[in-house]
Amino acid sequence: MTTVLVVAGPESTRRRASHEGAGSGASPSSRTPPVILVGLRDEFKALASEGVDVVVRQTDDEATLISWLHEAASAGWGVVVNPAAYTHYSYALRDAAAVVTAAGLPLIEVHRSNPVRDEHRPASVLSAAATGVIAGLGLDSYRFAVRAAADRVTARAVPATAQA
Ligand SMILES: O=C1C[C@@](O)(C(=O)O)C[C@@H](O)[C@@H]1O
Repeated sequence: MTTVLVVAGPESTRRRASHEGAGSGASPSSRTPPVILVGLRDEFKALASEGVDVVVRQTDDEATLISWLHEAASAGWGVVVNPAAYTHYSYALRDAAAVVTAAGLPLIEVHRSNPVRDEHRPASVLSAAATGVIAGLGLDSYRFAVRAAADRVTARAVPATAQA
């Protein structure tokens, strides 16, 4: 089974604190599911039928985000990360992203909006450590990123001889 971990950083609402839910259809473990999980539930179910497990997590806590990226690197999971406001200043998160890509795993940075449009949030300190960046497409940013990460982890799992 290929696993893609979708992690989202601080949300601009006070709707929930730390949360984890399984994207492939399992019941969320607590309270309100992340918006990503609700909006892409059918998509994640389709991926599950292809052997791709999508795990969705959200937290406001930087240290937790870092530990999840380290977990993904150890477990061999692809990562889709929306670092939210941490995008613009967390070198700690950037270093954790680099741990994932240095392990040969895809890490796709996503944003629902296009942050470069905001003069107060001009740059991402994570992008250089990411495999790719998708921004400005709303929920589609996640949709395309999960597919890209899944394809890359799956390709990585297939031995070179089988691909020839
Ligand atoms: O918190 C956020 C949300 C965001 O990551 C997005 O998904 O559009 C874009 C960031 O610039 C901003 O700080």
